[in-house]
Amino acid sequence: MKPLPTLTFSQYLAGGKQKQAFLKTLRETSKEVGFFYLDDHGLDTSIQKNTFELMHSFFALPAEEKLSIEMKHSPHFRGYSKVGSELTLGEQDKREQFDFMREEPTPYVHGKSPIWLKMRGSNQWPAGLPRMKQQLLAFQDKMTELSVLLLKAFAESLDQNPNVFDAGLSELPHQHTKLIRYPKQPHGSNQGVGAHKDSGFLTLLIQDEMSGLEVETDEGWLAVPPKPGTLIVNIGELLELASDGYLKATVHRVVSPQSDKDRYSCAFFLWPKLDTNVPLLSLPEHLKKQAHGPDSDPNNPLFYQVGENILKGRLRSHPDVAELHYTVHIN
Ligand SMILES: O=C(O)CCC(=O)C(=O)O
Ligand SMILES: [Fe+2]
Repeated sequence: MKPLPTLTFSQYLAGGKQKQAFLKTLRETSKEVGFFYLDDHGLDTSIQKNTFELMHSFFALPAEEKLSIEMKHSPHFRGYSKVGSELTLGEQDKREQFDFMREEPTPYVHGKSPIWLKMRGSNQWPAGLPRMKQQLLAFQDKMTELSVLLLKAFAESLDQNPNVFDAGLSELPHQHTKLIRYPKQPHGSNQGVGAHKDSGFLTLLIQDEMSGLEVETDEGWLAVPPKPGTLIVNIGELLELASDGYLKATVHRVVSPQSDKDRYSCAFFLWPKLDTNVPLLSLPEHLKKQAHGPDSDPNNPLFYQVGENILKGRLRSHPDVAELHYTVHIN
């Protein structure tokens, strides 16, 4: 099987012929695989290194400290999830996680508020790592800047105005970052995270030196081994929806390390603002012919209203938060 392609982001920024070449490869890759390595992306190696150091310190905290900020305490779906608390395809994922999003004051929610408004609010931070809040929020903003630029490149690759997604992105797009540890499972279950698609616009992933990520292709599962200095970019369901299925949200999974080392990764998901709708791009005729409509799964209906769409996914992934803080069921 051919390995995932590597795209060089500085080509896009250089303009001219280099930019045109970048856009062509981006369009082809996104239609075929929906996943690629991104090189020369401008994200400082020191910021990546510091994030991973912090992640190691966080997961090494005593269990009771991590559990004191468990996600079930947060109506905003922020905080710590222990191994086994998340299910994919009805099976427990073997990973522990720390989720954070935009840090916001908790809005006043009343009977007439949209049901997704409760997702907004503050993060939970561990008392034992006081530097975590500032450092991770700065990191999240950097990931946001890069993914907003990338989204402009996606727009241009489809002959759209680069600002076509601005209504959902300018000022404060919805941000979501996950720090993840996959404990080694030399003899145990190997579902690090089960097969799934990401649900936002775009995902940027940084992985450490341990393999495990796999992408579904027509020829079977393709391993995506770490490639130093690169990020992995993949398309989420909302970008597939916006492009009427031209851009592809691809199924992927993580196989637990069957060795003597844990695997760490960090995923950043870019979403449009909660109070917006997913824009429907008007593709030029030559691209429209190849857009086959977004995948439709009766078990996972997609909504054009962004807040509803996000809430649907969060309620499913975190039934304990749903039970404790929400009375709605979106389906
Ligand atoms: O950890 C990884 O490599 C991928 C994680 C992932 O796919 C996800 O959290 O959506
Ligand atoms: Fe994913």
